[in-house]
Amino acid sequence: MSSSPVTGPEITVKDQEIAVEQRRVDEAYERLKEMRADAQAMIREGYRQSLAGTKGSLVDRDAMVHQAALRAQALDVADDGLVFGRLDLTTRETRYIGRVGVRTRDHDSLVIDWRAPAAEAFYRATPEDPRDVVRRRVLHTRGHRVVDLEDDLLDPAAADSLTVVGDGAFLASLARTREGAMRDIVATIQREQDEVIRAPADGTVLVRGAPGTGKTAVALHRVAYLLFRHRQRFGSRGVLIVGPNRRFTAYIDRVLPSLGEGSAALRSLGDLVPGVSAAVHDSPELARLKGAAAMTAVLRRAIADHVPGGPDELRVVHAGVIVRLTRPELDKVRNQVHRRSQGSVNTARRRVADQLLDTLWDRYVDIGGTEPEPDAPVQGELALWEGILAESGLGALEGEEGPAGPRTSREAFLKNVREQGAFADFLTAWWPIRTPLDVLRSLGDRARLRRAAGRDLDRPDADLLAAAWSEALSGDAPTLSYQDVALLDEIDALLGPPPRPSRRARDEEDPYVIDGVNILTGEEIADDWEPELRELTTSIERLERSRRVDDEVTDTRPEYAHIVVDEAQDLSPMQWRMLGRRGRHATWTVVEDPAQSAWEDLDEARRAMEAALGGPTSQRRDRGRGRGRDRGRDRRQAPARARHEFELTTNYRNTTEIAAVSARVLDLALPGARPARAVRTSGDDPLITTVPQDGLRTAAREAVETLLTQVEGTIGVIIPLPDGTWTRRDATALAEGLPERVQVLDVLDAKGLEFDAAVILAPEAVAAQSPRGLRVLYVALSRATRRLIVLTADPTWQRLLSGLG
Ligand SMILES: Nc1ncnc2c1ncn2[C@@H]1O[C@H](COP(=O)(O)OP(=O)(O)OP(=O)(O)O)[C@@H](O)[C@H]1O
Repeated sequence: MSSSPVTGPEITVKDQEIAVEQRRVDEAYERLKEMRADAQAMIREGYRQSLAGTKGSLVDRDAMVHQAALRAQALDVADDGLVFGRLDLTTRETRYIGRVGVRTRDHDSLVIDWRAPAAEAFYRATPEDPRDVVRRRVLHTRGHRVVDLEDDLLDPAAADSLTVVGDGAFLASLARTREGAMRDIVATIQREQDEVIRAPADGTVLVRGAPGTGKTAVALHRVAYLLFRHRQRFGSRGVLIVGPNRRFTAYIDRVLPSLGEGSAALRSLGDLVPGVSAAVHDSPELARLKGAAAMTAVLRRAIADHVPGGPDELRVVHAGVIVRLTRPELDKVRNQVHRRSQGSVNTARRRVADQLLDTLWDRYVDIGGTEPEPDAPVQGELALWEGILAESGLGALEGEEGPAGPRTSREAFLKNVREQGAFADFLTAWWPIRTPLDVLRSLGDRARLRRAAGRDLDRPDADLLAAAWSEALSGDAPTLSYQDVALLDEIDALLGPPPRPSRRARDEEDPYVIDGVNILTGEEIADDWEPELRELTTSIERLERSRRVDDEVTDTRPEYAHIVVDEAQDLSPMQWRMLGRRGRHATWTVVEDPAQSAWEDLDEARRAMEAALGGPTSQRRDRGRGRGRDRGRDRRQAPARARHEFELTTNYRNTTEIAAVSARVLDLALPGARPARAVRTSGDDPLITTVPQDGLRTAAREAVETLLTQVEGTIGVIIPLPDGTWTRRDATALAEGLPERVQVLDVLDAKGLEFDAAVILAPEAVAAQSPRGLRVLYVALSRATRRLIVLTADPTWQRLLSGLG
């Protein structure tokens, strides 16, 4: 597209500058069009060749199509705001910065990719450290048209004839309306943020910052940077981004594609385990219990307990002798196997069978079932059995070697017992293939949970948990909480991978295969097992996968090359362990604000984080309660890595007026903590009103009506967590009939989100709901970009939030 030249007597210097930039932008778009056409042609060529090709060349074609598709995708995305910056250097060189690199057919640079080293000065240059930059210019475009410019003169002495225009467009960009989904900030990344984004790829990056300092934005831009600079290492699903809840991941999932990066996996803490999905928060009390590291030991014991509904007795017959193992003997066998199974309970069946057979044999010998002397009389318990059998009409005892009684070898005994249906039935019922959910569900039984609790849980705590699981997990549609998901993953790790199919078993008619599982070896025998097919993924599949930020369905727990954790201050120890299992060889970017933490024992969570990250202190410090016995994990602990720590200090979200209100709560929650510096003053003071308790809901509706006329973008109504006074129905009732841009959500769901305007209901209730209630309130008060209304039933809170109390 080309623009018409700006003419007429009212032309300003800025108009002229815009016209100059427009010509360059037009040139870049022309070339982008050609590049997109080239990428499409390459995809078509790849498909054509793969249709005609041999198997060997198929793989190459496949890779070619995949690469071309990624390229086409990035070029498509770059169409919106292709060029956004220009640098004029002391060398008189001019560089244009944009979303992707654009070169002429002769390989001259038209636009430099924002992630390339040559673009770094665009974000880092300051008047104190100009890095050879004389003028930095930000181009604001709408579609393909340049509509505004913003200049920074960094080296006035070298400016010569350079024109400088601008009117604070950066601050204007901060004040823009929020449309519901987060946007990228490539054009306005600030220096302290750029240092995080471009931090070395080899270590762990830990970023701290108050609400609105751009932690999430920076983490996502870092992913785009890593994928651009190290695609080999981090590409093809090597990056995992974890956010607190689904609402949050939906909110950020537009940013990566807008950066041209669609190949990272974006998951909430409720969606990390394949096949399960959680969307409810536990009460603070339950979250504390479920999230504690001590749960590892509890779950280990739960798995070692006898299975619910399993048989209490094993009976086999050999040579006419009934051999019986009762509960105490069976418990002993089970404990032995668990002690040796080292976290792969589901694959231990072979060992279980052997152990049972050994014990049966010992029992058989004990009861006199075998004697070295051929003529020795049958005695003791054996005689008793003979009597019982005779009474039951089962006839006299007759061994394989004749009527003289059991004179049989151990091998014959084992062979005979193995082949008995009763033994196989027992094995499948007594040591079934267990699923994480069925183990967790079993803990809804109070007695069972008390047994598993050991000294890691008090009795009232164990009973509270059992009641919660009994209610949430019984029935066909269990309701899982975010913390439950981490427990399921822990159990999954303890149970070990499901038995694997074996080629041998597939090819043979095996009498020990019951319901697709060889009950002796524990191997799963899948009817349709075809390895050749499994190893092939087509280019179309991979292309499809790369198009979406997150749609992978996998059967196994994937490991990633890089993991980004947002809102890390809220992760429980068990959640850190869940992430640690996905990143044993990963590098990490962790962003957090400890002041926003809803987690009570931050130290314990810190230790779990260090263990996951392989921090310098993890080996020494990770010895908390319930951890000493966690041998399996310690062996696999991540190696120590270089650590780069950063702090972000500017609040880009809130107006100074709104920031002042949240700062008052921060001062209560963490006296002395320093809030981030807000940079935008709007003149709109927050409205903080006292309303009678029973009028809060009506007042909230009225507040929303008012805000709908004041702001064009999103409005968040943030209510306390469900408890006796507040219920999920309140949220539904409040939202009824309101337009889509109004969202009603509880304080925990509001984490990480932002709205043009926010209504905070009952701050006094939020503050009182848990020991960390003040921090939760601090988070809620820092969500709005322009307008804030707080409705309280407590006049003390009205004064306090207004700065009068
Ligand atoms: N350099 C920047 N230029 C323009 N906007 C920015 C910049 N940095 C951050 N922002 C904007 O500021 C807002 C807050 O950013 P973000 O949500 O990443 O902050 P955060 O630190 O993660 O906040 P919280 O702790 O509350 O989750 C977003 O709208 C983001 O786009």
